Amino acid sequence: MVSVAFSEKYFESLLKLTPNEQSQANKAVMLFQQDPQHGGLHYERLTAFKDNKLRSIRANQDVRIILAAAEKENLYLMLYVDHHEPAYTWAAKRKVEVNPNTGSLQMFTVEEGVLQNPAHQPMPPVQAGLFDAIRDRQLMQLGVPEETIPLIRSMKIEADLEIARDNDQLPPDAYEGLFMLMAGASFEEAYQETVPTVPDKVDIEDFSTALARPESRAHFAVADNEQALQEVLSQSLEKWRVFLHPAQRRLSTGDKNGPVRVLGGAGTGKTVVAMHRAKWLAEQLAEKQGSSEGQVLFTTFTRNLAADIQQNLNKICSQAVLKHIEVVNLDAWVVSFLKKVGYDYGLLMNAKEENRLWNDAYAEKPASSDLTVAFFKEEWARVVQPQSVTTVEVYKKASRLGRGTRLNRQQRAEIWPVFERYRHLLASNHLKEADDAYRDARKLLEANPDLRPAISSVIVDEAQDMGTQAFMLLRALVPEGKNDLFMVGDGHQRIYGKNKVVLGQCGINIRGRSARLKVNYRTTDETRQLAVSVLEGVAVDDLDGGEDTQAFYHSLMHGPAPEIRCFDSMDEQAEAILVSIEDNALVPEACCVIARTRKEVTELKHALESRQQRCHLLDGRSTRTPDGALNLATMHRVKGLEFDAVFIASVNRGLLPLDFVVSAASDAVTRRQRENEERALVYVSLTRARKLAFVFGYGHMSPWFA
Ligand SMILES: Nc1ncnc2c1ncn2[C@@H]1O[C@H](COP(=O)(O)OP(=O)(O)OP(=O)(O)O)[C@@H](O)[C@H]1O
Repeated sequence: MVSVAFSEKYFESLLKLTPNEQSQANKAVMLFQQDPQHGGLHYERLTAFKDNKLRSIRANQDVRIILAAAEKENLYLMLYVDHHEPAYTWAAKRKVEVNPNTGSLQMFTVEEGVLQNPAHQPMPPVQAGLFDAIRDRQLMQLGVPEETIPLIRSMKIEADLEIARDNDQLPPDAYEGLFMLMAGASFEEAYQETVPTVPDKVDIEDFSTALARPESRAHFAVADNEQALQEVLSQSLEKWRVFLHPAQRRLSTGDKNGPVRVLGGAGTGKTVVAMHRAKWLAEQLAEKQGSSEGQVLFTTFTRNLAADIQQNLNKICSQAVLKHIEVVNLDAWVVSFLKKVGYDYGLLMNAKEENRLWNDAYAEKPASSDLTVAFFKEEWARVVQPQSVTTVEVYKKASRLGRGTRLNRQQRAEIWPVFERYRHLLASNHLKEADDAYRDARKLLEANPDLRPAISSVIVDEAQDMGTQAFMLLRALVPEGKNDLFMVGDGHQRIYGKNKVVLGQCGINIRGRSARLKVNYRTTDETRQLAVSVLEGVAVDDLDGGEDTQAFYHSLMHGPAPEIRCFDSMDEQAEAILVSIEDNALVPEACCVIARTRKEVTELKHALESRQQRCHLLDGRSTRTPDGALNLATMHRVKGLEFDAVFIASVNRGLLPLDFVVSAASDAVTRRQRENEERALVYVSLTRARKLAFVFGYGHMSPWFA
């Protein structure tokens, strides 16, 4: 019996084989683990190749598995599988080594000479090298293998670095440091970010130790016993389940000494980290069978997302571990908690009902004031609710920082009855705003510690859309200390601006425990760049009163630039959507047509259905899209989702930004915030695309895409 690990490449190559060949390869690996010397496997040393550790075994007459042997350790790394010829061609120039500087396990190709790179052929010979300012020793500290230094020195333009990565001429962990340098980071920044922990002494013969490092685990999966092997081979090989980025792995495992905040642009795997964190925490609880330490509460913003997360957790956790995780959207949790303790009211979720109550309360406004209903709604959401203001005396002293209209104490006293009336109307209708419900629940918990549910850790996804009261409740739910709170979010995706939060003001201290993910695993770099450009110049917060940045945020995949087109009519737009689906051989159920308003979505649906295209409206009830149906949704609905292709449709002047929302703002500051939210909606929508994005409008295009 030997230990076996798999490279990410192995799975990629396995998936290219026929199902029958895949099953033969799996059988060969299982047999190999039991008995490497089994005659049927033809275990063979590959001589005259770059790496003398390489071996091959047979999956069938023609299919060969290439592996690297660390025989002293009884450890074998499955690297690649293919038909005989291509398998050996692949293996000829590969090396698998423990990097002497970083201690990580690296696989790369060694080419004679420098880049075979067409990208910089036309460049003048005198052009400076991309990394001239960095010494060889520093390059090696970043994990660049010594043999690849000449290649690095031959790089002149950005594309050279990407080509080297795509040709496997650079190990991925070394690429990351080089990418940061190229994008303007200092050596120290790149080093700290990509090589955060270096072992004191690296033993380049010790593959097992190297394999345990997070950098190695990003590209190698270990299966050191038969059960683990069966699990790895039986999985449907979704990479996020196994190959975590080193930053993702560091965040998701190990004890944390207090609240952790993880930021990251769209698609950087924040939800994946949150799920793996939940799994790790629940595993610790499962190990302490019978302990009364409680559950992991995984909260997110909407019911749909909670359902998605539950499904994905089912894929990575055993039943015993799942028992320790409760996934729920916070609104549902709070309503059920309050019901249990005898409170009986619903949450105010309906915008029409909300407007009706506000119009009624507005009658209390003094005749002398010309403040609009919109002003009162904003004041309520940004001042009254976040600061839990319930009396006129407190309101007179409340901080109104960031509000565009000045109000002295007397004016505040004069308008206070509007808020009082609104609160009264809520109560007499047996309704609460979510913030009120969160506050009630928190106060109950603070006054009656016995009511505290047995929760040992809280995980928060989409944290940017949770407000102050939500975080204060979460703080009250779980005792301060080890592994208490783990929050992932992205201020760039805040589409409910009233919920902006400063964690420190909610009693959540994240100092020294925050991280930022930078690799977008979902979207092509072309789509990502367009999405980011829509937010250019918009200051984005880091959920704790500071500013966030998208520096070094990048995608590893490339594709065509998003197609931006303006049509004469809605009909032409609908036709173009269907033509694009056909021309790009897209599957309708893996695509989504996204528009700013429900009205536009409805019209698009009619236009598409009148062309015999079946449609599926994403409306918050989590149902599977029927085969052949095309998804349709508003921009707010697609948060957290992803599709092969997205059609951002009806990107018309007046609809983006949505005129009536922006112009209803009562002052310039609010107007700017609203416009930023409109931009965030476009950012969210574009970054749902895995492969292709289309930006379509009709009549006059939005000024952002004109
Ligand atoms: N380590 C990984 N390896 C491969 N794929 C990954 C990895 N991490 C995440 N992904 C994939 O990237 C995509 C985005 O991941 P995820 O939804 O967790 O990102 P996110 O940061 O929460 O996104 P958003 O904020 O845009 O909703 C998913 O398809 C996920 O499976």
